[in-house]
Amino acid sequence: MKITSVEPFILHVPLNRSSISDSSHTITHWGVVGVKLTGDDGTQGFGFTGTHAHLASDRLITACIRDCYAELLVGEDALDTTRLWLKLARYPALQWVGRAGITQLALAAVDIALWDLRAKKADVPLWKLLGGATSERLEAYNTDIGWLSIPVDQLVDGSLRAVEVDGYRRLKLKVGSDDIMTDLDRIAKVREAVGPAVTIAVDGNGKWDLPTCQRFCARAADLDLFWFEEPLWYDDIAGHAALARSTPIPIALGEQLYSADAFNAFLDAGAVHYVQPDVTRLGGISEYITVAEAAHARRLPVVPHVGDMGQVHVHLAVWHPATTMLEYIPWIMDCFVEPIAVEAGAYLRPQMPGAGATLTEDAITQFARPL
Ligand SMILES: O=C(NO)[C@H](O)[C@H](O)[C@H](O)CO
Ligand SMILES: [Mg+2]
Repeated sequence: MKITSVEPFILHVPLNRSSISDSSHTITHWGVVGVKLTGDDGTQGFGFTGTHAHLASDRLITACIRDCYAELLVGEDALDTTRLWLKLARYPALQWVGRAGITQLALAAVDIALWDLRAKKADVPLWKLLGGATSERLEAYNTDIGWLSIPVDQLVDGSLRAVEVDGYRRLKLKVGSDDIMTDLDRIAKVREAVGPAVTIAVDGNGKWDLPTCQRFCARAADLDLFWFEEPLWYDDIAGHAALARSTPIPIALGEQLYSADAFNAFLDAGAVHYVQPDVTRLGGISEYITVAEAAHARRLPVVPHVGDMGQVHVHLAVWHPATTMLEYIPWIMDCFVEPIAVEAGAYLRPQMPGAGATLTEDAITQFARPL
């Protein structure tokens, strides 16, 4: 299937509430920034990365796709996903300015679109193309009840509703306040409400320093935290390794890492227990598979971050044997031809051919922003 056109897009999709905050930012929209590739048989492949819907930087991503990657793709066989990933990722002039950040986010969108074309051509969902489903039940854990911007009484009510009404058995709460006691109090109130059987993970989005994290972990000893996500600055390998040695609370990270090499450095240092690659960050599905296999070879669980809000990661999670759960954030699901679906706290397996990234015409019309 020859690629005949490369069409970047920017969508800014409003959240399901006025705004949300974690320790690093407050946002009102999620950016769906990507590309539609068309094959000479008319098949359309969609891929995208996730952003904070900042138009100027979104335009840097689409410019990289339009002005740098497009000419490397037109005329190529879309099914050659490995060769094309290397062609783009190792193109000397782009490798010179890339290997992280904008070039990787743009490459992620292209790679996902290529895999989308490949799965559509094979007329199967991506998880089937990769080798079939390895988990009977893919548990969802709910992040959307735990934002730092939610007042503690609503945090408790929302957590209880997620458990008692929606059937979630796993929650994730944001931490990273200026005073750790504020966060410990919020977690303790949720733990008191939901009881000991529901797992509670916490996510600091890289805000605190090592002594603060160590104090927090010591005081959280009786809260039974499932994992502590991004406790320290994203690139601080030694700090995460020191924290991992000083607390029994497992460390989770990966949503900010751009390459398999970056993951290997954390794996080699014993600085991570729950490995969280994100196809929208580390250059797409091709590099995600490399990271998932490296983690699995060390018998570490892989729990993808959802910069795609689960649309593509649900396929990878159903397929890969190291993954048994997946984050749930419902912000953009209604933009897709096959929205993610969660019932009684578990993801349903996608059935449509492709990688789950196909946008509806309505969503494009409603949310597209000028390039
Ligand atoms: O850290 C996260 N999940 O693990 C959340 O995805 C981020 O907080 C969101 O992207 C909001 O910017
Ligand atoms: Mg996170």
